[in-house]
Amino acid sequence: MLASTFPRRSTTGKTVSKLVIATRESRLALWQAEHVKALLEQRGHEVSLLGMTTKGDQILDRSLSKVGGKGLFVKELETALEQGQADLAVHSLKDVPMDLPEGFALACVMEREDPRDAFVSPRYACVDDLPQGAIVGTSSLRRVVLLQSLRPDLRIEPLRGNLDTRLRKLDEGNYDGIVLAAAGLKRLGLGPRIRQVFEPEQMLPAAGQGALGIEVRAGRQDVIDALAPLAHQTTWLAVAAERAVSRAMGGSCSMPLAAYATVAGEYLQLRAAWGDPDGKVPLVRAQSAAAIADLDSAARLGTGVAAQLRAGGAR
Ligand SMILES: NCc1[nH]cc(CCC(=O)O)c1CC(=O)O
Repeated sequence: MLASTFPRRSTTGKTVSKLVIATRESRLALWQAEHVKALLEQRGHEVSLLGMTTKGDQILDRSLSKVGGKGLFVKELETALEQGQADLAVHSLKDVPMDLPEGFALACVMEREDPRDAFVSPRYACVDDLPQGAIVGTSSLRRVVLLQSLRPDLRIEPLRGNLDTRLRKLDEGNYDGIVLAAAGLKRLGLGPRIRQVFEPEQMLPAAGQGALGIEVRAGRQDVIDALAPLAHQTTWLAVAAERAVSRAMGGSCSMPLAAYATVAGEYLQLRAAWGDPDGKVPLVRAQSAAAIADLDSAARLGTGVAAQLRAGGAR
């Protein structure tokens, strides 16, 4: 398939184009790609999807942190962009590495869904109701260390796979409860399965959680222009601060790191936490705020908070 974008003038005088979205084929990835497709179509673009399977989708038995991390979900999509089979790739921003490979750019960050984590259980209404030593499923090191600080008695067991797989493993009786991103559940209409959403004070979200990012080949100004109306500036500022914490900490998903920013009035407030997977160092927390200026100042806020985490003992 040849690349797709030959901008032309629509009757309204706006440039419209044919755009191909590269997407993973999990139900959540397809929902997200369809969501972007619908928004672009509303603006007069002609949009189709190119579904692909990534390495990350094929590895279900091991923790991702052990097999190579976030890049596993984006590499094949980037190859499609590089070879001109697709013009844009829609990602859960949480899964996008801090530094994109040479030649690629984050063209757009969209409005955030619920950024919080959610507790799902057939029997228990919340984590506090779990009996001593109950089994909770998650493979996220961040969720492991934050759960341990809430409830040191819990037995935390690995849980991998896409959302449907994880819920199935819960329903098969392997766990007393599991922790997932609220955003994914809500997008797939699975919100009713949520028993408890954790407030950020209890379980601080991961950098970028709940936000969608759109990746393009650097220099594809036509595509970047088409995506500009989909951007959400306050979300973009918040995730720039969060991702700067991860970057400064050398972040990958093998790091038990949380970073969450909110916009309050004219200020960007950023909180972060780092936990020791071996349980030897107590949880380290840091926070800071700055007047909202631009993406660079948001990133500086993140770098400062990362320095605080390290000063507090985070590695
Ligand atoms: N790491 C997998 C992943 N990537 C994005 C989401 C959920 C939605 C989001 O954060 O946008 C999930 C599932 C989860 O963490 O439970």
